[in-house]
Amino acid sequence: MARLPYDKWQFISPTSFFILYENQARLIMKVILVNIKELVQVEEEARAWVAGKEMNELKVLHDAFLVINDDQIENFGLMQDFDETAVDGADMMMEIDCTGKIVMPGYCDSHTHLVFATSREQEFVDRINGLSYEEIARRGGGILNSAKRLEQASEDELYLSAMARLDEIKQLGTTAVEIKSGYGLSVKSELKMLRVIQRLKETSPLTIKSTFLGAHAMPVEYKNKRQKYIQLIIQEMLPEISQQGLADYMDVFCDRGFFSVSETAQLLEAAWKYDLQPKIHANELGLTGGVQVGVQYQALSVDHLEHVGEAEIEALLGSKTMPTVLPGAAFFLSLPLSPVRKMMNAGLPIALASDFNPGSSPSGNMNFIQSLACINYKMTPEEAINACTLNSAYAMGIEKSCGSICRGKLANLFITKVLPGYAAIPYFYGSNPVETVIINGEIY
Ligand SMILES: N=CN[C@@H](CCC(=O)O)C(=O)O
Ligand SMILES: [Zn+2]
Repeated sequence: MARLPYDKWQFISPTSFFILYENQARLIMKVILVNIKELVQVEEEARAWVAGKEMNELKVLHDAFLVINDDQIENFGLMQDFDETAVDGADMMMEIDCTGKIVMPGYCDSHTHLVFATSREQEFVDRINGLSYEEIARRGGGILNSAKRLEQASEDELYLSAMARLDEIKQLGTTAVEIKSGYGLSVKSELKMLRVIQRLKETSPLTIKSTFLGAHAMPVEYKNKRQKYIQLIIQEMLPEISQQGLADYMDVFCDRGFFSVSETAQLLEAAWKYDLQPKIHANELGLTGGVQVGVQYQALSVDHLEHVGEAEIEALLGSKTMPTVLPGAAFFLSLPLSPVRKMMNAGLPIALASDFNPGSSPSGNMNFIQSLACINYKMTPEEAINACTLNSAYAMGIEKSCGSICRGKLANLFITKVLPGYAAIPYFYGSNPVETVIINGEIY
């Protein structure tokens, strides 16, 4: 980290620092990134999302600078226009030379289940030996297996293992993440999971949103009394969660073998009474009506979408619901690929997320998600980046503060290693292009 060539440092004595501190004045510290090879996903005006053909457009500045003031992006531009006015008003500053490197907004991973007790590699082996994901679930494995293990884990254990996962995804460029409950499936364990997410929110630098997913699977003891479990969610879980302010959103796994459309409608109706907007799992296993019920209940996003036909596209057009595709789950479970090109050609936006969870996508690596998007779904790097930044920020309700390089947004971004260009991020699949991560203006 070199100092700028001109001297703007202001040295103050401990006494004056104390007086400043007493007067609640704050020293202004600016971080300046210079000689950026490509500054990617630049916006002059913040947009909510990009859709259709616009998904293939990405604003990139070549040979650029970026100024961070406290926790926000204050300014950016071309190096040829960089002068002392860029750091006006700074008491202290730090310069980072980004020669040959790319700067991107941090990934917003809008769909994860990253609080879990243990991995499930035995099911991975079972699938290699011929069992399907649905068959494993019917035999009491899958989500119910995770629920059994989570019940036995302490809150501290869950917190520490989830924090380690957050650290891992931070190093891979993710600066915002949505985390779901749903491995509790009882009042006690769902609350335990949500408290863990709350603690992660309070202690992790990442921007975190929390989603209540009590309707993730039907617990065995309710198999023949489904309404009893649904009423447990509506009458006991939701009021408690709302009273303790433990969730931002409500999710339901609306799919074949899990929750029906009418059960989903019943649950989403109840969620809105507590001001919890839906973000739901839909159409992973079939054309089940999940997309339509999600749109009907103004879901912020409908996620998975391996099965999408004309009726689903029609329902999404004109809605404010973000279609979110989870390439990691389709890869790991060998599911049909979501028809993303068809959806974009129809004018829809697409968001991408990792679905980090122990059963269907045991990775939170958004760089790899970009590779899968490009290789399997034939998305261009521009489309994949829009889907993992701006559109996924919308899918977790943080598009006003995250998801792009825009003045006034949070300084949540990453600097890559030396790379030929941003298309090299999905190209070098499996490797980590990230060198430095900046979250809320703090350098990691
Ligand atoms: N599909 C539903 N839920 C998760 C899987 C959870 C699990 O298998 O543990 C998903 O999004 O893929
Ligand atoms: Zn999921």
